[in-house]
Amino acid sequence: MTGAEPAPVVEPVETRPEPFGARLAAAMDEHGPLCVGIDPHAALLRAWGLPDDVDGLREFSLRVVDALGGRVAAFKPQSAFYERHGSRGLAVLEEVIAAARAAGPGGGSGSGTGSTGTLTIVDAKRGDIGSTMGAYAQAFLADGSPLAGDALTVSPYLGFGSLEPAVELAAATGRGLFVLCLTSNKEGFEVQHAVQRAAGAPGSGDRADGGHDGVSVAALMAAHAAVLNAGAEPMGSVGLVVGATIGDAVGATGTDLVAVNGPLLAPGVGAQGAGERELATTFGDARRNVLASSSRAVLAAGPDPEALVSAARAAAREATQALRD
Ligand SMILES: O=c1ccn([C@@H]2O[C@H](COP(=O)(O)O)[C@@H](O)[C@H]2O)c(=O)[nH]1
Repeated sequence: MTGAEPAPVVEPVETRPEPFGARLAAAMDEHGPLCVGIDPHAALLRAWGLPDDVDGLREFSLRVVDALGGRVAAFKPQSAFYERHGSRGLAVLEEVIAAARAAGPGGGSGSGTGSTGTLTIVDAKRGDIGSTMGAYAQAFLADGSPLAGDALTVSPYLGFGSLEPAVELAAATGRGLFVLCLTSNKEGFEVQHAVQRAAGAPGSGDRADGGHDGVSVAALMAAHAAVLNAGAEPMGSVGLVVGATIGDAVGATGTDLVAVNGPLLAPGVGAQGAGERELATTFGDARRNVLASSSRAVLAAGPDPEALVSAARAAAREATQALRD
């Protein structure tokens, strides 16, 4: 016995990660409501003088992160363009996510939560039965997973409830989700505008949920997100994908975007034809929560880094005028 006082027991301080919704809101305030998509199309690689192989993919992607890291609210790497190059392509996606996390003033935390680098929304549109969805969640939303960015796009078309493992893990790790709601492609309406029939109604089938008679699929997806985001400030972390090209579909489907209280990722800006006017008119009173997304229209300005910065600045200015002024 030395007579020394026993060392005090230090209780671990639970550090809850700052939620994605709050981190995105701050990034949009700082840089403007623009997300730059990283979509290394074969044609873009060629236009940049790069080979359409893994080396070209890596060079292209890291040049975009180098030029625009710390200058835009978020990056949205499109997983398909990495998957197309097999396992080595996915390794490049991992590198891009890590580089974005470290980009910009202060660098990142390395955990993906509380990151001060540029946010990444991994556009992989995953969706499956709940038990498999759990594995996707581990891959794209777990701390320490190399494919985990700050948020993931997910497809609710196996039923919103099938997304539960992703919803839970995203909340636990301070990450976000963007649930497909009204997509920018013209074919989306046949699913998203479809109207639910109550159980027992003709054509409803035995397994229909009786509570949604007359509600469009898009409105129902938005209503589910609204429940998850209720009370969050400045906004929740379960966002929706609502294309900037959809015209009057928000009203036509009765989708309440204001009630969602979450970020609205709006692809379709630039190459798909939407611009300032569409951004200003499509989202109604929810427009302050819109993150406009543009890939090819910005990337086509490269490979000169200054030209990329100018193109991103111009797109961010337009998005700010349409959505914030
Ligand atoms: O409804 C949707 C959902 C996702 N996307 C994706 O966004 C980009 C758009 O690229 P652009 O070059 O700006 O057209 C691409 O990765 C899509 O898969 C979308 O367009 N619409």
